[in-house]
Amino acid sequence: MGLPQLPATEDESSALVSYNSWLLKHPSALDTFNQMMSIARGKKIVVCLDYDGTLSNIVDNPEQAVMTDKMRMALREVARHFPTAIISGRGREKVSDFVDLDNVYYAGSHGLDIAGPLRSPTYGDPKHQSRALDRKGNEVVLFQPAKKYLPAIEKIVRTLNEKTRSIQGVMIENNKFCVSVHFRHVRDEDFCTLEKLVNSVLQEYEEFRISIGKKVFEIRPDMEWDKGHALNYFIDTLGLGSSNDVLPLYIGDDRTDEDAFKAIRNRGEGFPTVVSSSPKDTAALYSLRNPLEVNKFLTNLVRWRKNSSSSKSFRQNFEGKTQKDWLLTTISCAEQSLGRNAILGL
Ligand SMILES: O=P(O)(O)OC[C@H]1O[C@H](O[C@H]2O[C@H](CO)[C@@H](O)[C@H](O)[C@H]2O)[C@H](O)[C@@H](O)[C@@H]1O
Repeated sequence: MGLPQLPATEDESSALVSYNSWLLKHPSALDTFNQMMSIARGKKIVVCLDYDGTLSNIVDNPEQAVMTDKMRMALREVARHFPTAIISGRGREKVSDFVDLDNVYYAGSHGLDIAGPLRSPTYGDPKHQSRALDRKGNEVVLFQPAKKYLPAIEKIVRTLNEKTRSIQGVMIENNKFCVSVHFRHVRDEDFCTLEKLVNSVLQEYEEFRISIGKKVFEIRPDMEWDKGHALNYFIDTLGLGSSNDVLPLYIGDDRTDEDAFKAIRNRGEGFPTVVSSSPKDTAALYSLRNPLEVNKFLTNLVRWRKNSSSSKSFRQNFEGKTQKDWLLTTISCAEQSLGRNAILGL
């Protein structure tokens, strides 16, 4: 391992000092992994993840925010061991195309479009629920509490497209139950014009709200349903709504993810984890710097689960056995955690 890089300039060194003091309040989930897992023993971890900036890097073109194969492999493994959902601001189908895994659940439009487990929820109004097939033909239960806003959203998209045509670099993304107005490529001098324009269009739609994310205006129905509600809904439809040993893990990087962090804090237990490489106001308790660290964390989580279940089966199996039994048990536990070929040296 090389020596840590020293800050080159005074600015860099003061940024490092403020980041390190922020880390005291929001410790790295990699550095505190063992402490986190010491409270997870015997509990049910439920994994919820944001997409952009968490599973994929923030890139210039939203259409190209693909996930690496390494992340996909880590995520597939996580979902084999824990119930896992992606809760994104994107349209649900778009995010499911990007992630492209069958063993995770998907929620799009900041939680306003959930394809969840086949169980009746006791959380959220059942009138928003319907059975459907996803694009791969799997039966899912949809929860779509903002359906009545669809005609207005279509109109907003049309109007914004027309009115922003003259501003170079604007990109409008229709995320089905919400709309993103990207300004990453808008010139600084045009930003105020765009902001005024978006506000003026939205003045005619009082039942919508605007928030700002990463170089994007997020427009969505002003209703009491956000990523935090989606997390609670997911836990509920897994049949864990009244269980008091659930530990939700939520990892996210942006403003709307704060709702999920708060929801976990309101529940009283869990791992709200923000992705950020600079200090920021957050309700999260833990932090990771970037998607690379998210990948490491998810890999550690799977390793921890495999080790803890093999040591559990070892403890359960060992009591009262002969030396030969002991050896066979040891091999079988090692097989479970490493895979048979690794034991045979293949
Ligand atoms: O909830 P998320 O999954 O984090 O989605 C939030 C928004 O993410 C996307 O925009 C952001 O990522 C883009 C790709 O890296 C980047 O170009 C853009 O500037 C970011 O704002 C997505 O395009 C939006 O629709 C989501 O609402």
